[in-house]
Amino acid sequence: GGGAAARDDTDPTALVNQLEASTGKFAGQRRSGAKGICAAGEFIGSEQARALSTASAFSGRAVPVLARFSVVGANPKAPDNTRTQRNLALQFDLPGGEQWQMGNISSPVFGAATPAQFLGRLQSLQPDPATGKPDPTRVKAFADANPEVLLQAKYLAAQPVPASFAAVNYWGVHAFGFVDAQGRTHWGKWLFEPVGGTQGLSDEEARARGAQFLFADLRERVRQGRAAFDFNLELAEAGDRLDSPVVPLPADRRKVNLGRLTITSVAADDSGAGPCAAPTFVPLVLPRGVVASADPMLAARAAPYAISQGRRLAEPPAR
Ligand code: HEM
Repeated sequence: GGGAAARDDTDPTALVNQLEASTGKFAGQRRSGAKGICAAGEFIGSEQARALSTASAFSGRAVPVLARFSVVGANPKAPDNTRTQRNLALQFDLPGGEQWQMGNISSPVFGAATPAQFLGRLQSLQPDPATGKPDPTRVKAFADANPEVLLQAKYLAAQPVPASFAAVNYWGVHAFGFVDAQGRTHWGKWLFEPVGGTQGLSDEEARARGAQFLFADLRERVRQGRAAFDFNLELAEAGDRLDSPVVPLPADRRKVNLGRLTITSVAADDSGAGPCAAPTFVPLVLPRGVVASADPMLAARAAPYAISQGRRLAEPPAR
């Protein structure tokens, strides 16, 4: 079941230090998801959502949403044409100043089951100073002892390169509880599915598109009114795991549409400047009517994000 978010004693500063050591450090940039573009949109909640949760996001009236689309990693110039993770971070600005933040990824599972395992995985991936590359023996030894860390990489390797930020599924990965007007909690895992369907590139197309096409593509799709997502919830059943970011719900669970997110504008410049630059999107900023599960990975996200935010805001901007 759910309950208060679980604790894990992995030091959040050690996690951020290790992200820097293993994936790179770029002044003024997020320590993960550095290459991003800010967008805005609106969300309209569904009647089914109102039956599951009292959250005002589901009132049926349009709610303004801040959206940040990004490519995994610390490098603000990460290539768009490889089979890596894309991200969709959202902030719903609800009546009365309430906010709902989340950071969704283009994979149903994360790359580690617990913060301690994530730290170990990152350590195993730290480049060897002699070669500038991770030591394959060390990488293999950790993965052999912790096979969960390969699940996400296996998923992504089996998918095509996404043709667009607006043509790939984004999963919340953690379970959340939806609390209805009678006080009952309905547990599930959510995903955002593009209204026009997913679209991938062949290897040849990916080469031809080059390393920097996602920002321009998003602007074009928004101009054409083709950037919208259905916010869907897969409902858990008794006995389903609700505390793991590497165990999706069984494939046959009932899926409920919670509403539709439409992206209506995109930042005009590629620098990452704008309303998404300063904030960090923490999936524990929840509205009344939605509660966190006991997934230890969920609780562990808040502190490292704040540390990353503090470091990047204090650094001189890259010129
Ligand atoms: C303990 C585990 C984790 C650590 C240490 C970690 C670390 C970070 C850091 C440092 C950032 C940049 C924050 C900022 O500067 O604003 C970030 C961003 C992000 N992370 Fe994680 N993360 C963890 C787990 C996860 C998981 C499980 C997911 C999967 C849903 C995830 C998805 C994202 C997304 C989508 C962003 C981009 C947010 C944005 O656009 O601002 N992270 N992460």
